[in-house]
Amino acid sequence: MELFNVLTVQQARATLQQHLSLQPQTETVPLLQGLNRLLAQDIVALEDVPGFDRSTMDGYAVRARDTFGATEALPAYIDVAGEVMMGEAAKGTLLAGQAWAIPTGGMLPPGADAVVMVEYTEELDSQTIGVTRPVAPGENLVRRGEDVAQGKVVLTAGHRLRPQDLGILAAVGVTEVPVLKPLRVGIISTGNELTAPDQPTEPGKVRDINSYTLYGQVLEAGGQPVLYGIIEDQFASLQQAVAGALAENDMVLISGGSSVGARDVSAKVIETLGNPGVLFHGMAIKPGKPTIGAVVAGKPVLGLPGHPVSAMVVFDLLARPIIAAAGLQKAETAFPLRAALTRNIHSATGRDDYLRVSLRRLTDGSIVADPVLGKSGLISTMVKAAGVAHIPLNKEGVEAGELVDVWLF
Ligand SMILES: Nc1nc2c(c(=O)[nH]1)N[C@H]1C(S)=C(S)[C@@H](COP(=O)(O)OP(=O)(O)OC[C@H]3O[C@@H](n4cnc5c(N)ncnc54)[C@H](O)[C@@H]3O)O[C@H]1N2
Ligand code: MOO
Repeated sequence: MELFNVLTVQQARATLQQHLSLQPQTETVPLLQGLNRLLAQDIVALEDVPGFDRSTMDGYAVRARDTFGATEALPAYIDVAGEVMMGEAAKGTLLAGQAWAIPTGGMLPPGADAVVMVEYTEELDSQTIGVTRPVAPGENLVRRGEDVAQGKVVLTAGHRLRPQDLGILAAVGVTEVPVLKPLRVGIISTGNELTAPDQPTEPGKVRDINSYTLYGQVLEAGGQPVLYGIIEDQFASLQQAVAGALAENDMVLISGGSSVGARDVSAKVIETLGNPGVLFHGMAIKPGKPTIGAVVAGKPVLGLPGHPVSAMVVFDLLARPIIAAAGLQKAETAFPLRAALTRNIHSATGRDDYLRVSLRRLTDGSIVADPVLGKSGLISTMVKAAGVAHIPLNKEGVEAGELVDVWLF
């Protein structure tokens, strides 16, 4: 039996997107819990950072013009009239012909416009230094607002918070951040042959792998995984499980039961749950061909192939972008690595291939990708691999030495 309605990855994504209506929910979390979360709104700086002109060197705050023409042979002699204490405002104004001792990070006294590094000064007596090299106005200091100017948008809605982003928010005094709630993703494994990892196996039975790989992938993508365990390959029990998961989550992943065998009930079950239902059954990819793409009441329901490698690959292609965007339609920000494939690989045209590869760096510094060969039922191949190389739709294969895009795990 032929699978119907086989789509390319681009078509599959677009088809799902057309019918999705995920409503992003927001919540406010303490800054330290904001890492890797998506900002729900723009953050505007309410103050300048730094809030004052600030020295970047240990030395003396001066007026630059008082140092013009200074040389080692003919230093500029300047009166030491004060000292800036770290973390305190300067107690006074720097006048022409004066220098104030200042530490790195100290606040410039009003009147100063540059800092001379201590290395370019000589102490003549406790009151006077000789400056042996001129400084230009603005040298060795950070201007008020140079890092962040008051009123500027420091981070935009949809941005994923990285450690440096927590830093800039701390700098502007933001201690709570509005973020998108992670999509809740229900995960169901189906198959009469499946047994839980803490159970002994019997002939004919295998332990459930996909619940674990998908749980990890959902978390990594920024979603909140919810496991529903192993459900037998039987219409009524699967229907009940999927309906329950759909009611409690924003997305449902069902692995197994997606191909066209007599027991493969996923598509039939999804069709009973609401509109528009199954949008495609089959993708022009390898592995992952027998994938079901469905939307029920605005929520994606994906029937992933049971083979563990295929389920992971399809998750990355279809589910990850939806979870990562969390409804915000964010552009793809990750870039693949380019590496030379080390052997000839055949691929049928009209199909995107995702080839498991491990990576090596050669002595000349270039990176090569070694295919990790093996059937898509073998989880060990994913463990050996560092990522998947993409062989695009229109290519008949790749020759040894050709560069390919590698998406790292
Ligand atoms: N006659 C055909 N047979 C198959 C075709 C085909 O085109 N014609 N496609 C093959 C491909 S490709 C794949 S992929 C699988 C997809 O099968 P299903 O999605 O229907 O999944 P199952 O039949 O339930 O399982 C396939 C395989 O994966 C194992 N499995 C399932 N779930 C888990 C799990 N949670 N943890 C570990 N392993 C799991 C299952 O035991 C089977 O071995 O169909 C091919 N057949
Ligand atoms: O697509 Mo199957 O997913 O090739 O193993």
